[in-house]
Amino acid sequence: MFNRLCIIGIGLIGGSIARAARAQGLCREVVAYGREKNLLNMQLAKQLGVIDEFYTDIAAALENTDCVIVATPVGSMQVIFEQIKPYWNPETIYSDAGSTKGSVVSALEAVFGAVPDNFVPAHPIAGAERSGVDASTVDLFVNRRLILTPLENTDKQALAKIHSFWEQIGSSVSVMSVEHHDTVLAATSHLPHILAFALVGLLGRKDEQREIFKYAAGGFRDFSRIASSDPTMWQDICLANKQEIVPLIRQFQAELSKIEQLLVEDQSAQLFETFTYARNARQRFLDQQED
Ligand SMILES: NC(=O)c1ccc[n+]([C@@H]2O[C@H](COP(=O)([O-])OP(=O)(O)OC[C@H]3O[C@@H](n4cnc5c(N)ncnc54)[C@H](O)[C@@H]3O)[C@@H](O)[C@H]2O)c1
Ligand SMILES: O=C(O)C(=O)C[C@]1(C(=O)O)C=C[C@@H](O)C=C1
Repeated sequence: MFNRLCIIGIGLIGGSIARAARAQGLCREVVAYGREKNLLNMQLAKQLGVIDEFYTDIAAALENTDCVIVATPVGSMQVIFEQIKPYWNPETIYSDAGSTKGSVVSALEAVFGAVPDNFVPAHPIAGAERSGVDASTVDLFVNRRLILTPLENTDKQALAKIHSFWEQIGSSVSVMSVEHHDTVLAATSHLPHILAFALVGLLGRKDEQREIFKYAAGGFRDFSRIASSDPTMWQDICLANKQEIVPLIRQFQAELSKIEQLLVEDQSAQLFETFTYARNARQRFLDQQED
């Protein structure tokens, strides 16, 4: 499909894309671009056979590439687009893996004036709380969703090629607007991460005084897993999508206040109803996962 694929940011997601593209024979060569301070991670990527070569010079990395995928934290993308701009090739297909799409579109507009038609915004809805190329796997995206958010001017051939690339990797591809993507992901990904960080932060401070983690088990482990996620990545996501996240935090605060009131008033029937509704809603989610 591609001759030379360049991944900018060869971490968990970039590394998993590289591994999957190689395994499926979707490119002849995979190269990575990164900064000097990420040299060890890129050396490891080469040692592990995830990439053929890496560069700290953007011009060398982009030479002869027919596909470039940016897989760095969303807050770094504007700087990266600035770096790519002098070497922008109308024949090359560009895409990304960022968790927010409005911010990626705004970064492109800031650098290019308008989103170039050979850029296809993408987001794999699969990941982990771990970072770096050593956490990458060949099957991270298999049977997982991948969202494309093309714009009106997005080149149809570029879109079809990225669509097919992800399908061949094993993802189930959906297409939606940038706005819809950011609204939905704020609720199902961004808010849950904030809640996990907030709860673990609160309990961490208690633990320092009273060793409560010693007695925590499955429930806490399940709820808190995502609080192990990379703080830079999540700082960037939360700031990039705050207009969607802040109203949800307010709704969540109201939900907690309702439960607080039910407890204060010993409203056992309503408490049961509240928990039952949530339990059924989660079952709906699990059933959809199986479809
Ligand atoms: N982790 C997940 O669960 C997940 C899932 C879907 C999408 N994403 C998105 O994918 C992207 C990458 O996330 P990840 O989990 O692979 O992170 P990661 O930390 O594992 O990898 C990011 C890589 O980008 C490099 N990088 C950072 N800033 C850079 C810069 N200015 N120039 C060049 N390289 C730079 C880092 O050195 C690192 O190698 C993010 O945009 C994230 O929002 C993450
Ligand atoms: O499984 C995890 O650890 C994840 O956080 C993955 C997850 C998510 O929230 O579901 C995180 C960020 C992404 O942009 C997509 C997927």
